[in-house]
Amino acid sequence: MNIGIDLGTQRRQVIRRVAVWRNGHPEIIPDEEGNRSFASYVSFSRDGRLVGGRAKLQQSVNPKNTIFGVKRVLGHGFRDLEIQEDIRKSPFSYVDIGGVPHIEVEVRDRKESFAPEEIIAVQLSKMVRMAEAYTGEKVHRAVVSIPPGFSRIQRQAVQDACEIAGLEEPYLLGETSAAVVYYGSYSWAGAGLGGGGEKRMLVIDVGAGTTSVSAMVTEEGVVEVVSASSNLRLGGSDFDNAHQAKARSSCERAKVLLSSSLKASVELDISGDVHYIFPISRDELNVRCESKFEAILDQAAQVVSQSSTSKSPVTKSSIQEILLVGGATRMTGIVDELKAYFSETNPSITSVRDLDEAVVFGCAIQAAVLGEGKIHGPRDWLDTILLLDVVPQSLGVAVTRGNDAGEFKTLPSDGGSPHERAFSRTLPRNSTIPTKKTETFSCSSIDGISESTVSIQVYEGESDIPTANTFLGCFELHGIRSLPNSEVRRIQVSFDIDARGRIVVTAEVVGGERGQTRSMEVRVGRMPQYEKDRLKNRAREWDALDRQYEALTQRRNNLEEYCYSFRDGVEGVHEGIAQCLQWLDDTASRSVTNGEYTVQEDSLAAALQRILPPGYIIMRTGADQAQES
Ligand SMILES: Nc1ncnc2c1ncn2[C@@H]1O[C@H](COP(=O)(O)OP(=O)(O)OP(=O)(O)O)[C@@H](O)[C@H]1O
Repeated sequence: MNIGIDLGTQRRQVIRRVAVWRNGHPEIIPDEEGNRSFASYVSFSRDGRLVGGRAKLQQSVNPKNTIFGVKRVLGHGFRDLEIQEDIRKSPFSYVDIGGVPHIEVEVRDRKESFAPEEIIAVQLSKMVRMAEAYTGEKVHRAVVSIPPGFSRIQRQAVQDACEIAGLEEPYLLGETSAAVVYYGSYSWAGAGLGGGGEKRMLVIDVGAGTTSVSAMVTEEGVVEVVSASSNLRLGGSDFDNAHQAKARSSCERAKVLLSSSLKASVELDISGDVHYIFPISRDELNVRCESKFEAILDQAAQVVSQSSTSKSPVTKSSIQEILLVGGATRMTGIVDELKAYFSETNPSITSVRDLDEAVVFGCAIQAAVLGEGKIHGPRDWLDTILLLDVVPQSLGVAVTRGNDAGEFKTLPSDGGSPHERAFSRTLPRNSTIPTKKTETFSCSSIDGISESTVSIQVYEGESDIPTANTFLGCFELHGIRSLPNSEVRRIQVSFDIDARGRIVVTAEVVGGERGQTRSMEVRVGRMPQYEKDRLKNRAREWDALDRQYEALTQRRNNLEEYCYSFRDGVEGVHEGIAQCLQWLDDTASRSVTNGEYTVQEDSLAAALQRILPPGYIIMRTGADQAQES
């Protein structure tokens, strides 16, 4: 079975969703409490680890060891400016291990550090377990959503996290593409995606912490992303902040209410005694959030302008439809701003069905398309979907600044100063993949020398200065001989990217002899295999501990619930119940074994038996759920 996973956002509201294609439609897989999404929290304590909603409940009592929001630092270096604020404000500690931010927590009375990929892997494994428990089938593969503007390193980090979680060959799908797949599944079913002819669309996804915009062309089942960008620092929670920083959850409630009514109030509880209520209207909220709405429009305008270099540009006037995705697009102010901005051409503005779940549904559909085994339900129209993605950031090589040989830029020799280098974009951002692009360079450093070496230094990014971009790898071509008559040697460099985003860079001496071609697969940011294997083993050990710890926690919760239900409902049982509740209180901050729970349950049962009428069944609170550690 293949599943779809929405990794959700990076802020406090962080949620994950998982879905599967069953009986002809995508279906959400609920967590053990029946919730359709779960908090992406992982909490460590002296006894073990909790994941999801139960972990989030630990945050107020165990903030230093309760982790959330790591997707934000995924693929970043410890010193990257973008994540400094996240590191500084985080209630748990980040440490620098080999230049990569790791999370440090206290587990079983000692400090342990975890790579961000490992924390994401914990959540992925939980989703796999949920899916397997729900369907009774084994999960083979997952389609995982990512912001479409994720860089190569960030994509690789998600891929590594999947591998640590035991998910081989994950398929990463842009959130906006996933939403369009879901949109197509009900709006064009039968006729295939874009059955009504070619359509130019803008897809705007405003989630809790990320805003992604993609310009797309769809036709006959083909969904072609023309250009895309993601802002990982703009989303629904910024509207809550713009409105009032101190009462974020109350502000969020008021914001949600104002999407359907004109007035609401924000409640602020200062100290328990001092309680303020601020009335707020929809218009006021929209005014406070105006700069954020403008930022969304700017991002949309940028995506449209970047599409001009594509084969099928999506211009402002050619957009026929704007598809809204993500919970925060329910804010009426966003729609009003879009209507005003596009007033000349008036494209239709549609909200995708199931705004919050459209992305995971799209992933589940794509997972079914990729599935080769048993597919539940009809899939004729599924087979027509073809997704064409783009290169998220420009790819190219370093060249020697101011040393162009005629029409060609010059590749650097192995020596020379990096300051003299410029960045040559062979594959500009938003080139459709799969693709292969070749550029020819000169190699003038061989002048006067019989043999020379050139260095192919591969970068990703938008700066003209190579070192301001991300270094993806480097290789050399040796033994390049000079030609007679001082003719300049030429070297062709090709970038070959397959549909999954795998990049192979090849350099070849034009007319050169054997051995004068070399290739390199870009493996930037990829964790070394030995490290992945180590983390996979550690994940397996933790999985076993998690189950044990979850079962013990469940046993404590059941016992507590049982005591309260009796205390509130039956006369005369106070003593036994009070004794048990006292024991739960006394043991709250220490490890308790299954044996101790059994002793406690037995003494509670004995106490109740003395009071309750004969035949009254004393419930056990889950003794068989936990295995003795
Ligand atoms: N009726 C509503 N009006 C305004 N905002 C809403 C409404 N309902 C939900 N939201 C906001 O939508 C956001 C959550 O949206 P969604 O579930 O799409 O995000 P996500 O997928 O977790 O995040 P991201 O896409 O950033 O990864 C929250 O900020 C929430 O407050």
